Amino acid sequence: MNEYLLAADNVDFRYPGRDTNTLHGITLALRRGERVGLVGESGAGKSTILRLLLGLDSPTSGAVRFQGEPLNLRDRAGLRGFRSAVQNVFQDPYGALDPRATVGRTITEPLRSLGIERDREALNSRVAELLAAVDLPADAADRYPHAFSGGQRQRIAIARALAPNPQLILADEPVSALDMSVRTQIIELLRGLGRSDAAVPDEHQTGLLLVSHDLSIVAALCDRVAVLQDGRIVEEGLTAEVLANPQHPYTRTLLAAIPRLPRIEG
Ligand SMILES: Nc1ncnc2c1ncn2[C@@H]1O[C@H](COP(=O)(O)OP(=O)(O)OP(=O)(O)O)[C@@H](O)[C@H]1O
Repeated sequence: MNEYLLAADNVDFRYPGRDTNTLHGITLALRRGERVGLVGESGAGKSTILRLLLGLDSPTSGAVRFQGEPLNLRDRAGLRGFRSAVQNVFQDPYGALDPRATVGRTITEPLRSLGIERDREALNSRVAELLAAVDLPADAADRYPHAFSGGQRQRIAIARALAPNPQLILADEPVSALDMSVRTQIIELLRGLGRSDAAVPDEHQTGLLLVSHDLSIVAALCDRVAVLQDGRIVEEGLTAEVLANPQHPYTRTLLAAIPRLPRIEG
């Protein structure tokens, strides 16, 4: 088994029509079950890295590897395996859900589109499990997204991401569109994901790549952090160590932007 589930290997990336690269020599590897934060200011290139890791764009040079093999978007069977192993949650819980689909249908979309499950009863029972996992009532299944608040919609998006039992969730600023009080609840939910059974070895837990401009959220959720400045990773390490002893001036600037350091729990 390969040690790394998903990795960017010396990736450069240039958007078509731009005369400079947006990403420079990005190397970022995620082990199974690991929780990694990617922090940096607006425009640093965080979302671009996520797009490459999701296979939505291809590196200009370097490679993105899934289970050690370069991600090949033309290999349909391989892509299906990738899509069920790596799911994503976006920033905007309003735009991310189809207003015409019930919550039940929304949550089961990955199972149906990936051909994992088609049986109606099995889908219904999976919906019930997933709603319970994200603390939503069972009767949410038959309602439509407009009936839910921003925080509840983000729970629905998380339930959908969890549906195929992914090994990794890529989350792009998953709480920044939410009210402060709701943010804490969603952070707690993300913190608990796949971590209910302490007897399970780490590598069987759901990993997380969390993109945020806010180091305090990364501190609350991630084992490791990579700091991105102008398309380059300038510092990387265990979150607790980076926070306690930042080496790069840019990391210190980001740290200074946090009014009060949150408590770091193991
Ligand atoms: N489709 C695109 N075409 C051209 N340039 C783009 C495109 N998308 C992003 N960029 C540019 O790439 C750079 C990095 O953008 P990116 O969205 O990855 O940053 P980010 O760190 O995620 O920022 P934010 O926190 O604001 O989302 C920016 O200069 C941006 O203008």
